[in-house]
Amino acid sequence: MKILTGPLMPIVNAVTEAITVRGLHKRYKGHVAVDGVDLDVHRGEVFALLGPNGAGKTTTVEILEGFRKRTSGEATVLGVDPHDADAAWRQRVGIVLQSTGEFDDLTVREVVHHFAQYYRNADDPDAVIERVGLADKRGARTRVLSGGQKRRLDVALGIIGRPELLFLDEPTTGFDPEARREFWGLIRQLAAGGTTILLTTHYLDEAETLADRVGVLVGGKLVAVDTPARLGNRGTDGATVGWRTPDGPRQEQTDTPTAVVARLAEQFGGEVPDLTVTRPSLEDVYLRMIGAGE
Ligand SMILES: Nc1ncnc2c1ncn2[C@@H]1O[C@H](COP(=O)(O)OP(=O)(O)OP(=O)(O)O)[C@@H](O)[C@H]1O
Repeated sequence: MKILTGPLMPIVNAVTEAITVRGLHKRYKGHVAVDGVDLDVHRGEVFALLGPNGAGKTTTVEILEGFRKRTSGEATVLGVDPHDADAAWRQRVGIVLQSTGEFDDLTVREVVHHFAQYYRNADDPDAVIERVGLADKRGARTRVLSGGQKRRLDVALGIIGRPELLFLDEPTTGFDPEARREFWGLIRQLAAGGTTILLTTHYLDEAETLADRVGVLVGGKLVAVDTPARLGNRGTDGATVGWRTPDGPRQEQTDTPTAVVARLAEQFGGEVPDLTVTRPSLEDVYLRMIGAGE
């Protein structure tokens, strides 16, 4: 699709794109936090923004949420410039920030019911509490919740308005492995229901499991955008073929693993002992990218 810029961009691209960003810059008193980012997040996709501490993820996301002012560049979110966003736009967007809101003496149920009142099209609060796995804590005061349970409450508040677009900033930080898997199930359900999701995360397994596409931000620049399987030519470059010989294990690095396996099969006259073909993990390519960007 032709990408439009200028006055027509918000109108036309809003049909297929939940988010469009062109030449986004953010400077904090001489420090450049976001340095010319171009990005599209398609409607209905789960997009994960990766990057080391201080890369500019939160700044970018908070500009798109309408919470921070950009220095320059263009951005539209659901067809609207987030800087000019109004109450009607806020109804369509769900936000889960990094820091937890404090509601002290209110119960989980009270908080979720309270937030539901802000939305014209709110979901059933009790059903949402159930979906985020807090059913057995619905009567608990929020101050007694564990870190992971507070995070689930944040997610409940992010989705109570049935958002078209959900922002999740490091949603599973502090979750135990079981809670993380349950949360992934919840995100998949939301995505299957058509919600567009932009998440930031430091967990590469989370990005790999959830995201249709990932973007890697390094020093305020987006250095790569691709599917998790293809990022950094992961799917095509540099496979390692491993096998066992009577003298011990052997490995060969190759761009043509099929040819190596065929050669080995001929050499062994059939099955190759302990044959493995591995590609770089998402973590391998990510670490290479953030090293290369420094
Ligand atoms: N309000 C602010 N004033 C000045 N500098 C800021 C401000 N907010 C962020 N920064 C700086 O901008 C850069 C990007 O920060 P940002 O929080 O966007 O990074 P991040 O990728 O979200 O990091 P993390 O993974 O640690 O959350 C950092 O160098 C940070 O110190």
